[in-house]
Amino acid sequence: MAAARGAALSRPTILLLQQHHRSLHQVPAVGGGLLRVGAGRRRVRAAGVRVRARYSSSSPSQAQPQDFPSRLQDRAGELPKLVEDLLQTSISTGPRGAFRMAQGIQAVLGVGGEWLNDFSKTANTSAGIPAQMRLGLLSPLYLRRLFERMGATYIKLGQFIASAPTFFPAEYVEEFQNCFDRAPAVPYSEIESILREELQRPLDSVYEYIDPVPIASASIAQVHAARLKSSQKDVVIKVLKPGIEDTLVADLNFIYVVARVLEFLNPELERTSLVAIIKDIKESMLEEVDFRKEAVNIEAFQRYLEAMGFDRQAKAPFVYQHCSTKRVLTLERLYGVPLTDLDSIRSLVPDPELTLVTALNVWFGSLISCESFHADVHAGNLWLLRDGRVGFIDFGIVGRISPRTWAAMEIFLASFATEDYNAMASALSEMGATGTDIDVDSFARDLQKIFSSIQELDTEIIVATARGSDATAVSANVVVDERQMNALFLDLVRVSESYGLKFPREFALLMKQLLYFDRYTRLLAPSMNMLRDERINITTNQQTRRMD
Ligand SMILES: Nc1ncnc2c1ncn2[C@@H]1O[C@H](COP(=O)(O)OP(=O)(O)OP(=O)(O)O)[C@@H](O)[C@H]1O
Repeated sequence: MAAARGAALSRPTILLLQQHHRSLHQVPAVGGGLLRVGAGRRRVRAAGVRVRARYSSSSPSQAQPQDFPSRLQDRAGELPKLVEDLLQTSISTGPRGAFRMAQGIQAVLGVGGEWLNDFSKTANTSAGIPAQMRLGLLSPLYLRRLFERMGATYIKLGQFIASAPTFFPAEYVEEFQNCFDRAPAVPYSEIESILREELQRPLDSVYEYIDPVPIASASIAQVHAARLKSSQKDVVIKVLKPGIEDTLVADLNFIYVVARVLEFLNPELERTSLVAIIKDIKESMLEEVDFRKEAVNIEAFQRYLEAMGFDRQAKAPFVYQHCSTKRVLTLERLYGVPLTDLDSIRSLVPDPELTLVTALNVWFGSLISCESFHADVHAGNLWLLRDGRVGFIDFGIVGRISPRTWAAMEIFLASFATEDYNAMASALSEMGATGTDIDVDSFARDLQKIFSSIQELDTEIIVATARGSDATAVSANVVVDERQMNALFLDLVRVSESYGLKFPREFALLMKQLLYFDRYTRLLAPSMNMLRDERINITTNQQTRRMD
């Protein structure tokens, strides 16, 4: 749960987002410097090119100035549709809407109080009001706090913002990294009631025992260790936290209504596709609270492992369907260590490098030969198992890759492998669909800077935090990992954006996984070049083996 669940954005949204980014207006360079990004309108400076991005798809000459009442009059015909839409939404929200509204008001008052307090402390100082407070509750810090108080949906939205540097201003992306922190555990008594309700049987007829202390607790689900009664097999039970679906429905409907009204009042916003994007996020988040989807993803991956003969080298947990539902997922318990725990890995296998080669081959193979690929390969989700196999867990986020993106990725990987940054810059600009005249040399220099900073990443941090078998150490590792990855990715996006390049979202998702693998390579096989090593197969000749 700690990572972006926006992965399932549909093609229309990706297209809309791309379209919405196409409205970049380049202005002459005013020199290099740091990036500045503001909400709604971005101004980016980097190495000789300054780009202004406006969220508008029409050319300035097309816009006819109109006063507010006349604009509304023009849209009077759309009013019945808006009313109907809002009514339907409020019916589907039901009484939980009023309850959430009360909770929302409480949260706004709470964070508003914090802001006022901080404001009064700083207002009288000589330094004046810090920039991060000037937007009130819309400032990144207070908005993040508000999201946390509002609970699961907003924490998820926060995680989405934190993982989508292509769409949101950098200050928000950075602040919302905090949304990846662990959530408080739900008392076991509540988890037990959900299990009873879902399985419709006495729990002791299904499980020999369930450990009341959770292995992990995140914003949406909680995981408990257990043993099956019938087979005496060790399992883990992933349980959706209580009230999560209601909260999601009420919150997402609320966000939709606000967007719909805003769009009606301000037709300019229509061009930003706000409503379409929110609709899409809503659908993908609602999918996430259906564990049957995760079960489908796991089973697709298992079929892929078998079909490709990878099942002796890698595995995903078996799904126990007889005790799995929409809100409960009972999985075979895997025993292993995260791929970043070098000491433990050395004690399990003689050659950690081979483990990495396997993980890479299995994952690269799944990009083109499986229905979907695992799109959250952080260290907490990629293990070396006691039997020497590589274990993949948590299939809540998966991606699907189009042939077009794969073609682009191949060009990119080839230049990445040879560290030919000029070729990479040209390839990216060619596939970036910008058509603007960019300075390929300086773009190449910026790309080189980013990739050197990836190499300088301190892998010691990962080892230190991942050492130790307790869950806290592993979670700390996951958080550090996630933050660093997003920070790096943000850099890449910043440079690319400053040259007017836009990555398709699936490409961005792939890149992020590659950055994870790059870190694992530095740790487990420092002398290996993962894109050049002949043991690793990332070429298109696998495309013919696609199974779907
Ligand atoms: N099959 C399994 N065997 C052993 N442990 C598991 C298994 N599935 C999950 N876990 C444990 O539960 C934790 C949380 O599970 P999972 O990753 O599926 O949920 P999550 O809440 O999405 O976690 P995260 O956000 O850290 O990815 C894992 O990091 C792992 O420690």
